[in-house]
Amino acid sequence: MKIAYLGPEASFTHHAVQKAFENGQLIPFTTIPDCIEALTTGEVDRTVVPLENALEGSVPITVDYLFHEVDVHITAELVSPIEQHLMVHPHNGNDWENLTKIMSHSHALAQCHKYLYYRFRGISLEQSTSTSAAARYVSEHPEENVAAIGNSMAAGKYGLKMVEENIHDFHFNHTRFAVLSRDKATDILLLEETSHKSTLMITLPSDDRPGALHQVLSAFSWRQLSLSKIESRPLKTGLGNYFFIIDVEQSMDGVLMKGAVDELEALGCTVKLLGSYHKYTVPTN
Ligand SMILES: O=C(O)C(=O)C[C@]1(C(=O)O)C=C[C@@H](O)C=C1
Repeated sequence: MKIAYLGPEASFTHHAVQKAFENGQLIPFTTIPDCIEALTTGEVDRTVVPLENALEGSVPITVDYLFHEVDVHITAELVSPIEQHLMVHPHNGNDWENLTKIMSHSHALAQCHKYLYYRFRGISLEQSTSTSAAARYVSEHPEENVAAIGNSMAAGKYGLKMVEENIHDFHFNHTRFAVLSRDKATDILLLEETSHKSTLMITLPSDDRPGALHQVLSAFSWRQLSLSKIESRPLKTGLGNYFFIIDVEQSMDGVLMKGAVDELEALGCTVKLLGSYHKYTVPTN
């Protein structure tokens, strides 16, 4: 099976995908849209992209692509612990604190915001397409006194020296990754499974009546269907227009879930089922 992931090698996504698909042919792509497009064109069978981080929230480009741009399905969720480290070229190892810039993925920079603010205030921060892309850049530019933020796998892969470890601002740092497929499917993986979930993307009726969101939530609550997430994202049709992403701790097989979706549609909502899938824990090493 060919599996696209946000590369280059040694990104957090690479770590998760390696653990989940030991025998897959793993193919790195530069950006999240590139990964998703490789799936829709048939170049790969699965794509693994970051969906949400415990400190920074959703990865907007992933969520928006799934709603606005493509018709693909989540087949599994991978939850991985995230440890961010500051790394430099070994060439600059003794003089590393005179940094000119620090590079990383926007989500990684945000996860270390307080650290960067208090430790390196005024130093330029530069976004890269992934944490491993930042590490690779540092390895290719020994003449620049620049640091990357990323994982220990990237430090090993690109021969960098980790100078400060665990620099993320809050201890409980995890990221959810979505495994995507063109077809509706549920992937069974050789990892610890923690629960079954279904993700729905819901648009409210166009008449914008008061209490519409309350009615949506009621369809789940009186059936005692437990929600693990609700988030609004712009519909991109005007200020104040949103769609809602709702995660339910249930598979779609049950009669209650089918009843809830039927009720939402009867209320005039548009419901897109993004997937009904298992949630797996990715080990650190
Ligand atoms: O840059 C990486 O290494 C990624 O896999 C992307 C990503 C993200 O988009 O959230 C994944 C996990 C971490 O939260 C930081 C960055």
